[in-house]
Amino acid sequence: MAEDIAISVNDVSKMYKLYDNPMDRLKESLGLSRKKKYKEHYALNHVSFQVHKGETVGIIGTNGSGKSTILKIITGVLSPTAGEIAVNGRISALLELGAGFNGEYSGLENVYLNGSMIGFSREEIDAKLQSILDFADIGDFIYQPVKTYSSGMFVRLAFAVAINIDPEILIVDEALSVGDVFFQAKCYRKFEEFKEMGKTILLVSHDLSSIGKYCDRVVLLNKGEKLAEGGAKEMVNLYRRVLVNQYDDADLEENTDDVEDTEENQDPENQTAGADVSLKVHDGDGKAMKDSLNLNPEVLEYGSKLGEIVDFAIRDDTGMISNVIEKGKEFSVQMKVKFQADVSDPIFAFTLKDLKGTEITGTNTMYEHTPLKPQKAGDVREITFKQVMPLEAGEYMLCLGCTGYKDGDFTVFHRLYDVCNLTVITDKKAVGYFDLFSKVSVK
Ligand SMILES: Nc1ncnc2c1ncn2[C@@H]1O[C@H](COP(=O)(O)OP(=O)(O)OP(=O)(O)O)[C@@H](O)[C@H]1O
Repeated sequence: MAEDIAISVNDVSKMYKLYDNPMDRLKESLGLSRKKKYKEHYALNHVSFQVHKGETVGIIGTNGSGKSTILKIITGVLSPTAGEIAVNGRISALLELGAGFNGEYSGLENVYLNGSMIGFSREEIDAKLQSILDFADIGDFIYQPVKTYSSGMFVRLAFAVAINIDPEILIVDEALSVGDVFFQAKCYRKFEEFKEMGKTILLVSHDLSSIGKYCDRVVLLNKGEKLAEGGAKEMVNLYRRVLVNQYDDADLEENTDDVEDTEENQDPENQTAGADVSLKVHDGDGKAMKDSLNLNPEVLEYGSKLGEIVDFAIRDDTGMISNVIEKGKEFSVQMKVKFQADVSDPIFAFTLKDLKGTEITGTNTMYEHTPLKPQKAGDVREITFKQVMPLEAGEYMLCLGCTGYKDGDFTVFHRLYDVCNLTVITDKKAVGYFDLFSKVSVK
C-alpha cells in the first residue's frame, strides 16, 4: 500500500445468510441438512475506496446501505466475505453505542479496559486519564457501572476515550447524534483540531450539514454498492436525488423529471419584495408532492380544516423537491390548500424552527402584502413562497398554517407543526444562526 494511504478497501463484499427459521441455521451448523436453507444477503457488494492520510472522508447512504458494515470491517469487528482491507496507522473507533464497553464495569474501569485493548500500558493510560475525564465531563458517574449510563453519558465517555488515546485514524459511526448540542460542538471542535494535526478521519453520518462542513471527500453507498465518490457537495446532491427517488437508484439519471417549473407557477400580479409569494388556482391532481419529502410521522396538526393543507413541498433552486437546501441559494415552500367552506381573507404561513422548538423565521401572505380574495367551498389554491436561504447549516423543522375569517371570526383552518425537517448545508461558514452574506473589501 502506498505510503500516503491510511485505509484501503479493495473489492470488499459482506454476505449474510438469512434463514427463514432458527432451526434451519442449527441443522446446517450441525451438518444435518444437505440442502441450502438460507438466502444470501449482500450487505456490501464489491466496494472499493481509499482514504489518504490526513483526509476527512464521509460515508453517506440510506438506512441499510452498508455504512456500519464497512466501518466494522475496517476496524476488524467483522471480517469480509471477500475482498481485502489494509490499514496504515493506529485506529480509534467510535462505533455503535456500547461497542467495546462492558456494562458491568464502571466508566473508569472501562477506560483502562479500552486503553489496554488498543495496546496502552496502565501507566500510559494514567497519563491520559485526566484529559479523558475532563472531556467526558460526567462527574461521579465515572465510578458507576456503565449499564446505568444514559446514551448521552455513554457517548461522552466513549468519545473522550476515542480521541484522547492519540489515534492516527479516527473512525466515528453516527455516535455524535446522541450527545447534547454542546457536547456535539465540542466534538466537532476536536475534529477540526484533528484535521489540523493531519490525522485521518472516517465519518458516517446522516447529518448532511456536518458532512458538507467537515469532509474533504465522500463515499456514497446505496444498497451495499458504492454509487459514487467525490467532493462533499457533489455527493450530498447526488444523495438527495437518491432520496427524492424514494431510494430507487434506477431513476438516478431522471432526477429532474418530476420538477415543476416554479416560474410558471407564479402570478406576477401577486409578487412582492422579500419572500416572493405566488398564488395559483390548482389545476388537477397528480402525485402528491409531499411524498417526495422525508416527513415527520408524528406531525402535530390542528384546526377546523375549513381550509385544509392537502399537499406541500420544499423545492431547491433547481425546482427539485428536497428536504436539503443549500445556504445562499433560492428555495421555495409550497402548499396546496382545499377549502371546505366559503371563507374570507385566508392567510397562508410557514415558519422554520430549530430542533429546540424556537421559531427562527417565518412569514405569511399578510406580512408579504399578498391578500387573497374570499374563497368558495371546493376551491383549491397553491401558494408558493420563494426566497433565499440565509440560515446557517443545521437541522430545522417546517411548520405550515392556513388561517382566516369565517362568519367574521378569526379561525385557524389548519396548522401542521414540524411537518418535515429542512436540512441546510453549506461549505461556507458563518457565526451564529444566519449569514449576513457580507461583501468584504480591503483598502
Ligand atoms: N447480523 C446481520 N445479519 C443479517 N443482515 C445484517 C446483519 N447486520 C446488518 N445486516 C444487513 O446488512 C445491510 C447493511 O447494514 P448496515 O447496518 O451496514 O447499514 P447502514 O448503512 O449502517 O444502516 P443505518 O443507516 O440504518 O445504520 C442491511 O440490509 C442490514 O439489514
